[in-house]
Amino acid sequence: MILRANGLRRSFDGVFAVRDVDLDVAHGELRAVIGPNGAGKSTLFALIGGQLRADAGTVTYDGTRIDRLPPHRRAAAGIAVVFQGARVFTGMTVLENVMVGAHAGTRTGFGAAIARLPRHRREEREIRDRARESLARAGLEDWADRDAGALPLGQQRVVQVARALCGRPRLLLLDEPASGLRAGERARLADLLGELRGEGITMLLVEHDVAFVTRLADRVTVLDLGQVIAEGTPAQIRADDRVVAAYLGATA
Ligand SMILES: Nc1ncnc2c1ncn2[C@@H]1O[C@H](COP(=O)(O)OP(=O)(O)OP(=O)(O)O)[C@@H](O)[C@H]1O
Repeated sequence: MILRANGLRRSFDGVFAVRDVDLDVAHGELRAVIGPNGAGKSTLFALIGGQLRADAGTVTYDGTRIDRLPPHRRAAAGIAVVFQGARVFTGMTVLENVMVGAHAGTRTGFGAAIARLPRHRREEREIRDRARESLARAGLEDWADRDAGALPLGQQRVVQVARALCGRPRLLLLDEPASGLRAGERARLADLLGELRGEGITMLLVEHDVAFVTRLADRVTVLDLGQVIAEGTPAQIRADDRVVAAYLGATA
């Protein structure tokens, strides 16, 4: 297992957002976490990425406890994050946006690199090469020198994925990457995530849209009211009465 969450708990103002959640993700797996609004998906995501601390429970990555580490240490260990609704930096090129992601894995901060201090020049060149490589993986190499803010939303989302890849992660966390995208953009994003899985990157995909994930995921974990109510293959999940009830209940 590359990722193990055990007994994770987090409450806000005495109300559980995540309650005794166990989650095991195997190397190379694309795992989806779904659930109705308020199920605790984003909270679980942040407990794994390190943006939130758990009240109880552990998170183990590649055999090492990481639940006490701040986000940048988790990033340096190989965990990259694409946040919900994250925006590109406007006024920067696509390439520069992607370069930001490489600094998770280097000693030099982004500020020093863009200031072009002499001793950082070599590192900056390496980062530029890595950024070009991850742009190519994401199919955006022709867009490298454009203003990122001028791209359509679907492409901006792909830029975020390329930025996350630039740190050469082994585990990629994505929080609702398809939200707000049009059908064609969703399909392209799904293709990209499928390709990354083919390259062996483990992914944890938090998503509200069941159709988007069932086409992509190896396994699906379903949260409702902070707890895991089902886990299995997409086909098993679609046929699970508790899952159907949770979603219908949320609509009612
Ligand atoms: N920072 C916070 N402060 C207070 N309550 C919070 C906070 N973050 C989450 N919650 C609460 O915890 C519960 C779970 O929220 P969370 O955002 O994790 O759910 P979600 O499944 O991601 O929902 P959505 O699909 O709407 O994004 C909700 O009841 C929410 O109101």
